[in-house]
Amino acid sequence: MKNLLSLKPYLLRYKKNLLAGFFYVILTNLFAVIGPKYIGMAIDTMNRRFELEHVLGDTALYFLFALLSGFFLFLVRQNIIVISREIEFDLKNDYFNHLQKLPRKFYNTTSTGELISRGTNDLNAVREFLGPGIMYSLNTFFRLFFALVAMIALSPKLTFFALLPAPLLSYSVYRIGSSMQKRSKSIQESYGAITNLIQENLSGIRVVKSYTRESFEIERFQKLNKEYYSKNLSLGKLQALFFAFLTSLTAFSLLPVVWVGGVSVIEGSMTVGGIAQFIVYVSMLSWPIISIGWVTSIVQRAASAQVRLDEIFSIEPEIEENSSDINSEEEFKGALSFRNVRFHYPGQEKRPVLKNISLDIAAGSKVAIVGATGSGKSTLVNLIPRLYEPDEGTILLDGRDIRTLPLKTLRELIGFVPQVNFLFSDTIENNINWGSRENDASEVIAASRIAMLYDDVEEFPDGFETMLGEKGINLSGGQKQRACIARAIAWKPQLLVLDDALSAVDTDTEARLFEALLERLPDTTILLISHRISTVKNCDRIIVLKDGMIAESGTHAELLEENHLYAELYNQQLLEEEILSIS
Ligand SMILES: Nc1ncnc2c1ncn2[C@@H]1O[C@H](COP(=O)(O)OP(=O)(O)OP(=O)(O)O)[C@@H](O)[C@H]1O
Repeated sequence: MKNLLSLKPYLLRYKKNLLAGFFYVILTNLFAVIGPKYIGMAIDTMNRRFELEHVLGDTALYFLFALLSGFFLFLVRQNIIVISREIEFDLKNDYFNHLQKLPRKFYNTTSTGELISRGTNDLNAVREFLGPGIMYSLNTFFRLFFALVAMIALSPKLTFFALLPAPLLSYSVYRIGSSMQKRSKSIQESYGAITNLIQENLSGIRVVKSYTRESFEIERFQKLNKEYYSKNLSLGKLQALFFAFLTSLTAFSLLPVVWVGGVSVIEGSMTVGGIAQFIVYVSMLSWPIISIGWVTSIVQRAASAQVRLDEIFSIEPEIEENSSDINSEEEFKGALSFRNVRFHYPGQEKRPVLKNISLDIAAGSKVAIVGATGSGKSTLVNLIPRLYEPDEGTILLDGRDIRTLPLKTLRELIGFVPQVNFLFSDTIENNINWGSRENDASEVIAASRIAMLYDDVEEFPDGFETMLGEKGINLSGGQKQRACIARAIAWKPQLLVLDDALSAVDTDTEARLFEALLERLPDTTILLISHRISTVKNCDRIIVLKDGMIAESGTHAELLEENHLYAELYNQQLLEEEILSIS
């Protein structure tokens, strides 16, 4: 229960509605309990002598109180259920905002499915507590209170007999409710597994088809679907039993009332109208008593869901937002320096990926980073927008330690095209314009021309309005890469980082595109990771990484003269080209 305390700030935000809801719960129950008094009075009047005006008067009063009770119940729902939706809205926003700020290393260890499940199922469990949970708790309390006062006033003895089955009723609902909860949870898990399978299959449909694994995948799906179906069936059976059981138990609780009450009427200690009024109270109590068990399971479920949500909320954004003395007019030119940078991935202290990296890149210069696979090239460029933090050393932008810059300012200066690119299910234009919506169509066209995407898009029937499928599935690999480069160019960065961003285009196009970048972005510092000498040879400087250290650095000509790693790579690619041209 104390886990739910973290919801206090949210509830306090809506304290006015909560107080109003509380007040209306009292009124709805008060009027609900006053009404049956007039049923008793009408029956007693009829029993004595039939006076139509009295009967009609009592019936009208009963109707009036029922109407008042219904009206305030409406107001209760208007306040409490609406608050639960408002808090759900706030929580969802906070959850998504928090996810956006979590460090990249967090996503290395947490699956997307897990985060989606917390943001949907768990959040829904919390909402059920905030709405129906709170509402039925208050309702149960006041309904019990007022009805019991009225029942004791009529007959304390009969009240005792009427309440005899109550603990059994509540406990049974709690037990069956918990069992239903377990089954529902298991259904949710199955549902998650099915969703995951569908999502993975559709994303990887090309691989499935090319390996002709359709039947294999259909079998896997059918197995999961069967499991889901059986679990649903078993829950359905339990539900059927549950409702039949409830109806019988509720009827059972009327037995002692009719028996003991009947005897009281015969003995003359109670009137027939009194018994009738009492029976109405007993039926009024059955739902609140049932709901004690139900509310308990809602609270339990919400408490464990809140723990799961708090686990995520308690993860601090790794990089503190820095609100330093940054001057909004300050101009950055894009000079970059690494000073003795060392880095290891979490949990791999003894295996640094970068060691003693010191490097100066002048503003506007074009620098290539080459090296064998796994030598640390991507890791090095990931440190620039602070996707990871170095263990030792400093990275400076225009002479300023990047840790002293607000993260937003730093990232706004960088156009980053990662190795694994990503496009949204939106138009090509919106994808290129994604971060900088104020760009007009002409700038999108200009960026796509530099990225050599323009001619391809012009051939599509809808041009830049072409809708992309999930992750840009309706584009070729090379088109996707060029669209991502166009997006980075449209961002108008001071520093453009291309991490093997052209691996899917042919050698000639890569070289031409890079030439276009050199020509059209003379003032932008460009950091280019590539395996192709034909592209990197035009850079102002080439850095060769080996086992996380800078092994060589210089121009194409200088490195060829050194006749070491770079020269080896060059000769190897030259040979490959010759073989290709002969064959
Ligand atoms: N998220 C990660 N967690 C742990 N280790 C990682 C992670 N990413 C990369 N590594 C490891 O860090 C080393 C350097 O990887 P990196 O991706 O920087 O190499 P790279 O030079 O860019 O390689 P490639 O040319 O294949 O892209 C590799 O040994 C890799 O296994």
